[in-house]
Amino acid sequence: MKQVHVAVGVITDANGKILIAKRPQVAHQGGLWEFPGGKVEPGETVQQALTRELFEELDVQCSDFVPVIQISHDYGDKQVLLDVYRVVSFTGTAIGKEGQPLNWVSPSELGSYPFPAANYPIVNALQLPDRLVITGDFASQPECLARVDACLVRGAKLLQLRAPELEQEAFIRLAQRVLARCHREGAKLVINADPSQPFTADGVHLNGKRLSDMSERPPALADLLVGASCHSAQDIHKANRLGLDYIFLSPVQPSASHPNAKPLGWAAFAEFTAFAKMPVYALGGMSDDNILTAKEAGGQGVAGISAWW
Ligand SMILES: Nc1nc2c([nH]c(=O)n2[C@H]2C[C@H](O)[C@@H](COP(=O)(O)OP(=O)(O)OP(=O)(O)O)O2)c(=O)[nH]1
Ligand SMILES: [Mg+2]
Repeated sequence: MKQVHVAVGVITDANGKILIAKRPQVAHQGGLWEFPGGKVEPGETVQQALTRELFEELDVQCSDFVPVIQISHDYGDKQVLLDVYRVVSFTGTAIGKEGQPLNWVSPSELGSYPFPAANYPIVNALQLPDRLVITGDFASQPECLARVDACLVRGAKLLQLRAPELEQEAFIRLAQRVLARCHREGAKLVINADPSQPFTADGVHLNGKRLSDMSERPPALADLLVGASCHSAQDIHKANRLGLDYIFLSPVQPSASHPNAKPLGWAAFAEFTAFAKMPVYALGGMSDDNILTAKEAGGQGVAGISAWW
């Protein structure tokens, strides 16, 4: 079956609310909400198609785009490649030119709207930040908490608590305190821990071993964020099968914490993100300076320790 290439636009207003539209009842995936857009016509670039579709459907003129995510999905009756871009600037007032209902919703409200199945990774990508901070070394619990506070003050919105040297009980106690601080600042916490043990956090991060040991996503983790560390195509296929919410792909560049690992480079990173069905963070030698490069290579953004801890 031929894949239909679809240009999809994420339009945000001054308050950070995102424009969604209801698909006509009779259309493919009809009656569900969507991000506006449509098929790329022969000879068009994705940006040209998006500019045309957003004018046809909404009466707005869009000029500047940043990639969000690419999702290929097989509906059985149709295969689509959704090429999703954030609209950086537009002029005009959005109206439903084809009679379609429109709604402006905050990223956290997106989960309560029924979207086509292919859209769930898009919703994840819109809810996740473009920087994920992993905790590094600390000599004591107070030092760890002080470093977490500093990361939060500098704007971290998603942290991963990683402390393999701590015993399970001490780790869980520390995680509770870090979680309280994150929530106070409107940030989320995932913990790098055994997902079969009880824990309180917004989600769990699987290291390579735990990713390979997991045969299906445990029902207890259905509503939590579940991510994993990937280093190969095989790992990404496994993460796709498990339906994970995000992955790390590493090492993209030489990194201080893993000096002997061979870096992938951005070209290989882009090839890998093309078949990942979830947001992908570039890890290994990353800093804020690499966020745009990571997005242009199909990633969600960057993750790391050294630049922020
Ligand atoms: N625009 C859009 N399409 C989506 C989303 N999610 C999703 O699975 N799709 C699918 C549904 C359709 O099979 C295809 C897009 O088709 P479309 O109906 O928007 O195409 P179009 O605007 O060119 O419309 P038409 O000329 O065919 O009427 O992609 C989404 O968020 N936005
Ligand atoms: Mg359309």
